Parts: sequence; structure tokens; C-alpha cells
Amino acid sequence: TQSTRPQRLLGAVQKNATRGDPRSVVKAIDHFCRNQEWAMNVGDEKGCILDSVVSEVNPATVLELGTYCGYSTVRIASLLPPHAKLITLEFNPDFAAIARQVIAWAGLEHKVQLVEGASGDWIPKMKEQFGVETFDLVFLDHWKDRYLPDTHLMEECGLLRKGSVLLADNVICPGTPDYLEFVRSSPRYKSQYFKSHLEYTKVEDGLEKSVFLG
Ligand SMILES: Cn1ncc2cc([C@H](O)c3cccc(CNC(=O)c4cc(-c5ccc(F)cc5)cc(O)c4O)c3)ccc21
Ligand SMILES: [Mg+2]
Repeated sequence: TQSTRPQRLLGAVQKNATRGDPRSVVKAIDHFCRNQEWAMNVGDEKGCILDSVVSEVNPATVLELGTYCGYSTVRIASLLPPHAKLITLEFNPDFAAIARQVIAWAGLEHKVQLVEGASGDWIPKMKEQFGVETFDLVFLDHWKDRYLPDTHLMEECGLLRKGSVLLADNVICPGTPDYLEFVRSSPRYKSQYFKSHLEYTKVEDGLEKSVFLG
């Protein structure tokens, strides 16, 4: 039977990356996507911006919406302080199965809780299920039309505190117009655009960093 792109991406990691070495996992995926098959990872260029925001926030609790194959999960988790936790939500079981193996290859299982399910179902259960108070950092990279409703939901569920940082991928391509309009016009957010390119291409894209002001 035919393999899927995520399966081939995992194969490239297992072939070319060193177990327990997150940077080599990131490098192997970027090489695969640049030279073999494009895939919708945040990529190396936007990934450097992600790294700088993670390092600046130095979060104890992180929520990632949209795991896919675990590329950004590995980038974020590799920068977290010792007892920090990253919860990542993935509704597609095939993606989740690959991501678990990519995260394990990087040796980061102990820092990551991959939850299989949809953001809309799980955000209201975060506090009771995972003992989360609030998130210091949220990385939005799931369905683009879910960024805004899920941001409202996180506010309503008391998961954001004064200073919580939302970092959104793909605000230009594919684009998240309603989300961008909201965070840039709301008095409750301080928003900043980091211009970059769509992963592995010359097409413009960027990340939007929005600080919740409470
Ligand atoms: C509700 N819920 N809760 C958890 C959860 C998790 C998922 C999945 O992880 C999932 C599946 C399919 C698509 C996405 C969103 N990502 C994208 O669509 C994307 C596209 C492109 C692009 C750009 C140019 C192109 F020409 C083609 C694709 C570049 C990018 O970086 C992307 O992130 C995410 C979905 C809903 C979920
Ligand atoms: Mg993306």
C-alpha cells in the first residue's frame, strides 16, 4: 500500500536524524521538505522567529493548536526550561501517530503532552484535565478559520492571563483575515507582525505575535 507524506517525512527523520537530538530532527525535516516533498511545517525561516519568541517568553506552559508531524512541537519543546509543559492538540489520528514518533525520536516525550482531539472540544477541558491555570504561550497553526473562535474560547475559559502571548502562523498565506483584524484592532491585545515567507518558498507569509493585556 502507498505511504503517506507524513510517513515519508518520519522515514527521513529516522534515516537522517540522531535519536535524542532535536536540532538534527528539525534539520532532517527541513531538508526533506526543501529537497523531496513540501509539507506544511512552520519551516526554518519562520521557525527562527518562533524560536526567538519562545526564548523571549521562556514559558512554563505552552499550548500548540495543530501538531501535524510535530516539527514546531520539537522546536518549541527543545527550548523549554526543565519543568515546563507543552500541550499540543491534533484531531487527525494519522498525523498524531506520526508526530508521537517524531517527538520520541527527538527525545522530548517527557516535555510534550499530545492530545488527540479538536481544539473546540479540548480548550474548555484544559483546566480540569491537565491542571493548567493559564498558558504563557499559545502557538496557533491549525485550521485558519478556527484561530479567532478558539481565541475567544481561550479568553472565556480563563486560559489567558495579562501577558500571555499568542503566536499565529500563516496570517498571510493561507491567511487568517478575521483573526488578524481582531487582534490588531482589539484594545485587549498588543499585536506585532513578523514578515517572513511561506515555508520552503519565496511566497510572503508571516507570524503575528499578540500579547493579551487582560
Ligand atoms: C480543530 N483542530 N484542533 C486541532 C487541529 C489540528 C488540525 C491539523 O493539524 C491540520 C490539518 C490540516 C490543516 C491544518 C492547518 N494548516 C494549514 O492549513 C496550513 C496550510 C499551508 C499551506 C500554504 C500554502 C499552500 F499552497 C498550501 C498549504 C501552510 C501552513 O503552514 C499551514 O499551517 C491543520 C486541524 C484542525 C484542528
Ligand atoms: Mg502553518
